[in-house]
Amino acid sequence: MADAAIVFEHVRKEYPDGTVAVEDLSLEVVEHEILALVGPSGCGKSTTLRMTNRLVEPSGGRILVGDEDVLAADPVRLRRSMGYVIQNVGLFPHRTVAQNVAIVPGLLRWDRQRTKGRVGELLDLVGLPPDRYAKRYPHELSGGEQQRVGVARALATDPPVLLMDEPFGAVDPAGRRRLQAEFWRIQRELGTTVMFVTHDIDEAVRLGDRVAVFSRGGHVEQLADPVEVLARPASDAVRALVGDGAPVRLLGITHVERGDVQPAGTRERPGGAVVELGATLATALEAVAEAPDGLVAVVDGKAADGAPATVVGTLDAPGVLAALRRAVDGAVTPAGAGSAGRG
Ligand SMILES: Nc1ncnc2c1ncn2[C@@H]1O[C@H](COP(=O)(O)OP(=O)(O)OP(=O)(O)O)[C@@H](O)[C@H]1O
Repeated sequence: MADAAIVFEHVRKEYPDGTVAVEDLSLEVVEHEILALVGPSGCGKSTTLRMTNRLVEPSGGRILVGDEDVLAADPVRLRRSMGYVIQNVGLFPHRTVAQNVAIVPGLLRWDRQRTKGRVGELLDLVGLPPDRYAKRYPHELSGGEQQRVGVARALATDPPVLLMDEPFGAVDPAGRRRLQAEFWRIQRELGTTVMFVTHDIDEAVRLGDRVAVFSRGGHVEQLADPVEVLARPASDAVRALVGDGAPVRLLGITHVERGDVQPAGTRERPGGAVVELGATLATALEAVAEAPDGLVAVVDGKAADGAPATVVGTLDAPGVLAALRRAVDGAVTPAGAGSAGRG
């Protein structure tokens, strides 16, 4: 297994009024993963996140980020060394998009040229072309665009660790799905280690390489990959959170693999229904449902400039269900292995 980027050892947080938000938390966040913390309101997710950069002071235990003991670090330097994104991003209203993204580089006294280059790169990365967006003010952006600026700002200095607290919570469902998919791609590109707090199980299983399900007091009910959490909830609390929609959610996070495809029907199907290897089973099932003969061709990657894509076989509805069973039975596609990515 890869190295731990963040380690919590018997961490406790008792607020001055006696509220024990986190009782005794031990948890490891693996380098380069997205760990989604999910659980009902008040279970200690935000407290856990905020102890990591010492916006909240732990009352006991130890937190290591890399090799550094967080409690021994200078809090200001610590905060600057990690990205942090919250729900209402808190952009400075009288500064432009570019100036907002440049805040931490400014604090770290980067020179103008380096900052300008980095800001341009980041705005491109989050889908806000600098020539159109750099000079705008926050009020000239949609909610989703503001969140993108928040993400760009948090990534400005390419921090190894990014803390995100309901970052897409205020965005409408369609925009949210788009942001999730784009953020997932960005994270894969940069390899940033991410702790992501959400109360939305759908978001947790779509984005998380692993999901930590919390219950009150910062207790970890289950820590596993998303398929495991959906298919085999470890406790009643997890079952309650997952609810009735587990099979449908599994379709959305499991990807078509070569082994799922029937090689028999490798005939070309010009104009027929096609899905790509790596597409989600939900996408495949939709295509199967719409195909007149209930059969879709599975292709390997996108066709380049009009050239026909390589057909690797066919898939029908029983094939999709078999693929779902394959995933649930444990031969889980490693996160990110699907060529089509998330979303
Ligand atoms: N500053 C504070 N003083 C006292 N109690 C607090 C403080 N901040 C949080 N709490 C309490 O600590 C517990 C955990 O809160 P926390 O915000 O970490 O939960 P959460 O899981 O992030 O909840 P939500 O999903 O609603 O944001 C709650 O009971 C909350 O009321």
